[in-house]
Amino acid sequence: MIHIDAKPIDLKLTTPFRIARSVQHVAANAEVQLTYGEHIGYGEAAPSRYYGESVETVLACISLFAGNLGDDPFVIDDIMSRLDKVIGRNPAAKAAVNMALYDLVGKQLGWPLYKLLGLDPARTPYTSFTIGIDTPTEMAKKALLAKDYPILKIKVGTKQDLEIIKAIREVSSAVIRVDANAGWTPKEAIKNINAIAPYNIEFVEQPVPAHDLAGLKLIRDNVPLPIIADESAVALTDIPRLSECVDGINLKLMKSNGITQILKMIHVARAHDLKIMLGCMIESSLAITAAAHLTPLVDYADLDGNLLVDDDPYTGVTVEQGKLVLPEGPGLGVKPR
Ligand SMILES: C[C@H](N)C(=O)N[C@@H](CCC(=O)O)C(=O)O
Ligand SMILES: [Mg+2]
Repeated sequence: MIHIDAKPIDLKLTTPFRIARSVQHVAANAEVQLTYGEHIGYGEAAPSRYYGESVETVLACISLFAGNLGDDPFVIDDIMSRLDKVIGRNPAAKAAVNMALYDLVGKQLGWPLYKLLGLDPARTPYTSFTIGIDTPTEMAKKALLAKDYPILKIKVGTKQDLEIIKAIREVSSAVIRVDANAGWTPKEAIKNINAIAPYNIEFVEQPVPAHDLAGLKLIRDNVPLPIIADESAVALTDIPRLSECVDGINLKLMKSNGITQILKMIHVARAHDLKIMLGCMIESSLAITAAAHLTPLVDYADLDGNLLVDDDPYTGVTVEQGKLVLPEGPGLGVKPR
């Protein structure tokens, strides 16, 4: 039998992480351990209230999952279907179990996850480094401190968005991506995106609320920058609809049940000619490394949750001048620090 355990892990942020709808000081996550024979597979859940989860709901799900994992960790697709029958939604709880299964299988075989998936580790993209909402002056200071990262993701959705972008552009020549986290109306988005476009912005993420697909399409038709959906891109069935409205999607293990489902979403997105970003919540190097193994398949990465915390309990993927470097160890290749 596969035995499952879970415990809370609190990750303290180096600086409060403010986005258009919330501010976070600590990430209340959970670590999952799957024991099978002599091997232990590790996984992490980074639950978000926005997607209806908390560390308490994750731990409750893990109790429900015990007894439904069976005795063959290799049949990951079957196990995930069983978990979907035990309880709907709860994507971060399922993501933690899912990555722990891949860790376990990789350790059994002695292969790193990227190799199990048939991917070339040299093809990892560069990750962005994210600057949360603050005053324009403070955000520009943080951009200066992040000078080792060639790509910055700037959070907006404030009354001072143009000032923020001007202040950062004055001190940085990095590639700038902008994320409004659904903080604008379509009218505000069109005005703001046209105003910031001359400052050499690569693309804009989730300008309006998740459900507003008509708004996304209106924006895309009236601005010169590509639009990437994040909060709107959760389920496999979201992708065909979104392909009519946006240029790309930001996928996250924590929104979408983990690696098995994200692989399906990547292929469906490709079939719809969408650009693909792999993103994250505030996560330790455990979950960030799990996502990083998939990045040879995508166009953009925003895998910096572990770079925003003080007390990362794990080591795994590293970042060299912005480029993601995958660990060689079996499974996820993650170790306790
Ligand atoms: C941490 C990462 N770079 C990020 O910005 N993630 C999310 C925001 C996290 C959240 O929803 O609390 C994103 O919007 O891309
Ligand atoms: Mg986003």
